[in-house]
Amino acid sequence: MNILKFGGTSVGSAQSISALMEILKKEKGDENPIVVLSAMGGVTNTLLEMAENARNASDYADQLKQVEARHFEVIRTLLPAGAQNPVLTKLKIYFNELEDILQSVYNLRELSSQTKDLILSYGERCSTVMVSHIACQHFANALFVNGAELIKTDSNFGQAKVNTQLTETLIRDFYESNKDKLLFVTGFISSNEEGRITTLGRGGSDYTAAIWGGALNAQEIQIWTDVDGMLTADPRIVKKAFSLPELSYIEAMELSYFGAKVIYPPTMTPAFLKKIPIVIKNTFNVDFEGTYIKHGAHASNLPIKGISSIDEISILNLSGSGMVGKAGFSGRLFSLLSREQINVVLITQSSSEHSITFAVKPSDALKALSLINKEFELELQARKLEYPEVENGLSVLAIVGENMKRTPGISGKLFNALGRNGVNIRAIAQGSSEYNISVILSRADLSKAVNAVHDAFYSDLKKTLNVFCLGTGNIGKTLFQQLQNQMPFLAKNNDLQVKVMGVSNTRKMYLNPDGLDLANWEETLETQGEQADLGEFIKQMKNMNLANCVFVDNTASHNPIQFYLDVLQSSISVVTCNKIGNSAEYDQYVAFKQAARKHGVDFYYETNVGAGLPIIRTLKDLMLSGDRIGRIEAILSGTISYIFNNFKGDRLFHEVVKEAQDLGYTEPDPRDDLNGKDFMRKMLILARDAGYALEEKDVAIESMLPADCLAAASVPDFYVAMEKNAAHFENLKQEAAKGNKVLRYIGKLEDGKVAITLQMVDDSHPFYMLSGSDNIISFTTDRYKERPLVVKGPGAGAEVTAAGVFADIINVGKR
Ligand SMILES: NC(=O)C1=CN([C@@H]2O[C@H](COP(=O)(O)OP(=O)(O)OC[C@H]3O[C@@H](n4cnc5c(N)ncnc54)[C@H](O)[C@@H]3O)[C@@H](O)[C@H]2O)C=CC1
Ligand SMILES: N[C@@H](CC=O)C(=O)O
Ligand code: NA
Repeated sequence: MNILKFGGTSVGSAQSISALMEILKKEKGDENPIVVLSAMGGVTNTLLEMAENARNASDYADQLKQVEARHFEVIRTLLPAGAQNPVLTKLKIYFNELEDILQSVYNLRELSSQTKDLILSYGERCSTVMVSHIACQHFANALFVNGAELIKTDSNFGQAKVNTQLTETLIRDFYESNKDKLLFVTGFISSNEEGRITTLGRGGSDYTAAIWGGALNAQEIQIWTDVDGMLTADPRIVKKAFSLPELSYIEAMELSYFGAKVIYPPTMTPAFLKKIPIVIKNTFNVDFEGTYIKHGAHASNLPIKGISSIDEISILNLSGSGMVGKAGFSGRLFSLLSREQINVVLITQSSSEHSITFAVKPSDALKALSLINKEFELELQARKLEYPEVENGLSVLAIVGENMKRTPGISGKLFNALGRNGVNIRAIAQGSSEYNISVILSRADLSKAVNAVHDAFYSDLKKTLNVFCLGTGNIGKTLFQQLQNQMPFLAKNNDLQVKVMGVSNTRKMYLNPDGLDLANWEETLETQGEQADLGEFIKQMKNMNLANCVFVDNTASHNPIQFYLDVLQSSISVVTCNKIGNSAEYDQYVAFKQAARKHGVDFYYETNVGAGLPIIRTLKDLMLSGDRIGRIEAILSGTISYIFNNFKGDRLFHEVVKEAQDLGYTEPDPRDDLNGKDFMRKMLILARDAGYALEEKDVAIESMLPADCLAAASVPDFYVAMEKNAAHFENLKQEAAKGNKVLRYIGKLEDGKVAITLQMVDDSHPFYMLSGSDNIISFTTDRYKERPLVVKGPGAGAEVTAAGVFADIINVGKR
């Protein structure tokens, strides 16, 4: 025989009660199950509020009317008119009684815990009477049972202690004579020796189910709720949290202790003692198999079973020389707190015995403080102890699992995930059971921390990269297209989910904690975006406080650069195709790298040189492996390469420049390409990566433009100037052709000196054979001395550049 307990949401509406009836039809085998019910969702809280309102001489009548109306509405919806009267009458009697009790509380301005229990009992009594009557439409043998009469307790109202022996006898006797009935039992309520109503405390209906299960040696106890069982983490915090198929009792205890509100641990004791499995099921998703909590639960290969948290706690720290070697000191402290009913959530003690840190609910913190000040007055005055202080605004995160004991490296993984995401750990406690490691951290970091830890431990599951993008131009747009196309592949083959959480251009910005749908990002940005404000964008990005964040700069602007340091220091990786940052002052370039290293995040800029070609990466690998760069020779302007490769026949120079611009090879301002500035930036970045502390002034640039082109005040003027100087460019071309040569704009780094020169090269030169927007770079190093290491290929264009940015983003995800 099974016990089926339905929680508040499962009896909360006509719809859910209909679902409940269907579940009963399915679950009802040869033996009748026993059905335990909670009050309709929210009713217990309302009853409590009404009771307190009555005591405070405030109005409660409206609330009472609402509670009554909710019950009546369900009855009118689910019962045919002819069957409504008997149950409406019964409920009306309950509500009249309740009104009388509330009126007395109101008159006396007094609310004892005994009266409070009596008031609360109407929640379960009303719901159970209601549901059992509705059940009569489906089952001939439905019977209402006032569970209070069978569960006998002491008189500790609000949290009564069960007299197990007596209770079990009463339940068994009752069941013996009612086996043939489908019993609907009120959860949560019980009664003392005098027959006065008591309640079983938090999670009381689950407890009722476990008591009945224990008394009758049930096969299993099913807890029907509104979620898919126990999850690996709170799904409101971790979108990817998933249901656990099995847990041991201890794991369930540990998980519920910190947060997971699905069941309340003490309720399980009767089931635990008799080895009765508990199954958590979902009334609203009957296909969900359930989470099984049982003895000998499959260890499974999950290193941890879940992550739980307490949103808000306070800590107190007691330290001082007076504690060293003083046996019984912590005993004195904790028996004091327990005597005063202050629940200590967790404790950490330093190995030197010099200090004890413990966590309590914020509402208990000041009381704990004053108790300590009183108890240890002498020690405090003698400065043998430091005066303790309360620290607020903290949370607890705990990882839980029996496998932890056997698996090395669990805590390393935990701390690494937190550290990498810039989460500062205030204190650490490992349960003596080794089933749980808890850390205390700032409340502001909790959500990020839980996500980071979830990603770290379930990395064979999907990892999410949260991406924030600046720039929706040539490169930005193409990147979004590529991301959208590739997402299914990444999810399937790399278990990686890339989510764009924010986007901005110069006009508009849009951030969304649920991510942006890339299928219509343009429309969303246009219609839902707010006015762009870079500082605000960064602020909102930081405030989202997400794990695994990447900030992507796809602009050609100076403005984002000033935020890089702040972003890196906030433990957010930076990916940029914008060369301005790395080619400004050397000190800034160094600062970016140092900040990334210090905060355990990445700073990637592969597309700063040669677009998607693996140039930065190659140079980095050479340097890391101890090679020394002797010389770099390179063609690094895709635009100029394209121009020289297509400036043929009777074509005019400025027309070819326009073509390069239309093909997306040039900088937003093509003057930056033609005047050598873009090339200079690339050479400077390469030189720096090769270990030279150079500045812009150290790069010698031979211009290929006549003076009035260089002086053009705008892009249109620039085109006019190039057209005017057509002869100049034609001459260059002719002269090269005369010697069977081609024009090449070549950069060279040698002995720490950088120069960019316009050259005419013949077919003996390795850079002779280039086409399209090709870049070529040759590294002559200690190891590549006879023949250099060469990278060659298209070095400009939206597709190849966006692909390079994409690869950098994915590389952040790989770490
Ligand atoms: N075209 C190419 O082949 C390559 C380009 N790059 C780099 O890619 C970057 C982007 O180039 P394009 O997409 O062609 O430029 P673009 O002019 O088409 O787009 C730039 C985008 O940045 C936005 N933007 C500018 N300032 C901003 C700010 N302060 N906040 C937010 N958004 C801002 C603009 O609104 C625009 O959406 C440049 O830095 C360029 O050097 C790098 C390698 C190759
Ligand atoms: N405008 C640049 C694009 C790549 O950085 C170029 O032409 O090389
Ligand atoms: Na590159």
